[in-house]
Amino acid sequence: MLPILFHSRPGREANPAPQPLPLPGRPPHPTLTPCRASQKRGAGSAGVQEDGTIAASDHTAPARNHGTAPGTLPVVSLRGVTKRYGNGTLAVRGLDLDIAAGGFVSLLGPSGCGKSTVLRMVAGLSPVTAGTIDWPRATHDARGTPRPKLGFVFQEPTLMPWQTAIDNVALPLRLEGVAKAERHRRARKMLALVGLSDFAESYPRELSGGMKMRVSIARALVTEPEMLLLDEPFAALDEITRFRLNNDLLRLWEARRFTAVFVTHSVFESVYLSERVIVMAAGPGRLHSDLSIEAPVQRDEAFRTSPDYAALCRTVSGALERAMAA
Ligand SMILES: Nc1ncnc2c1ncn2[C@@H]1O[C@H](COP(=O)(O)OP(=O)(O)OP(=O)(O)O)[C@@H](O)[C@H]1O
Repeated sequence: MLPILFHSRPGREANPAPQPLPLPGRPPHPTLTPCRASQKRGAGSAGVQEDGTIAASDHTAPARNHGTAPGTLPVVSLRGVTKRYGNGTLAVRGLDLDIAAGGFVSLLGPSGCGKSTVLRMVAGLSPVTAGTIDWPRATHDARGTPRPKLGFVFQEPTLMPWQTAIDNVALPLRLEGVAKAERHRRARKMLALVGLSDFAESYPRELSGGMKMRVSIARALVTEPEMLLLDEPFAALDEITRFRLNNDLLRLWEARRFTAVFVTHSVFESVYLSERVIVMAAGPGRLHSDLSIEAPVQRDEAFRTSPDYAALCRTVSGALERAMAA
């Protein structure tokens, strides 16, 4: 799938905001602090501890799920978003969510809770049944319609088998009418960023699963989108490749500072990657809890094996368990 330019699709009515369940008790570690998704990793960032470690924030209190610092506009704002499919399935009900610019947010939840549906609605690939999705910071076209620039990465790499890696990456630029020399220059740069400089002329059949996913990510980023939406992109990969790609994705995010919205089933992956984890409950899909993951700047193998990481995973896992019982 290609990076996409689209219009948000306002729905017809607004639903009341969900009331996330309070989490009982306070885990011994990490500490709980108010969540702001706009908090950035790094020394001196709001909410990050002086020692550079964690302060996991569980803001399950009503109306704390907007995730933006006061006075700053979210990149996207969902209000009362509801989705009922044509067959009658109520996939998502009354979702209120703000996502801050430049953040890394994961949507976590049990199978069928509507994670992909939310992502597809945000991408404009699936219309909302009710509620609104607004883009307060987006540039507008001549008709006044917001035109956020998005990239979408699916679980499957969906590459054109008859095209080389560089041509696959350059395809969105071709569709935008960018001249060949320029699109190849930009595609080559993206391939270098995902570590595939030596495979520019390879065909998808000549690449491993992880390499194909790298090409897919490079293709989604080649138009320099403001937001990258990723729907379980690493689910089909082995653990070692998945860990590598987690790191690659983080390095790309740090370098380019797009807003990342990442759908996953994995508590471990969500904690490793994110600044904020949105836990959804099913039947119908709704926001259950909204957790801030504050951790050191460097998410690496040392972090992955640290007690802080384990503590954060326990906190998020507890929230997920409660969401599944809700
Ligand atoms: N095109 C569709 N038509 C009808 N129902 C659908 C469609 N797509 C999804 N659903 C239903 O909507 C609900 C949410 O599905 P969705 O794929 O968004 O969940 P999910 O949390 O992403 O699941 P998973 O983690 O298993 O991918 C499910 O009950 C699913 O069966």
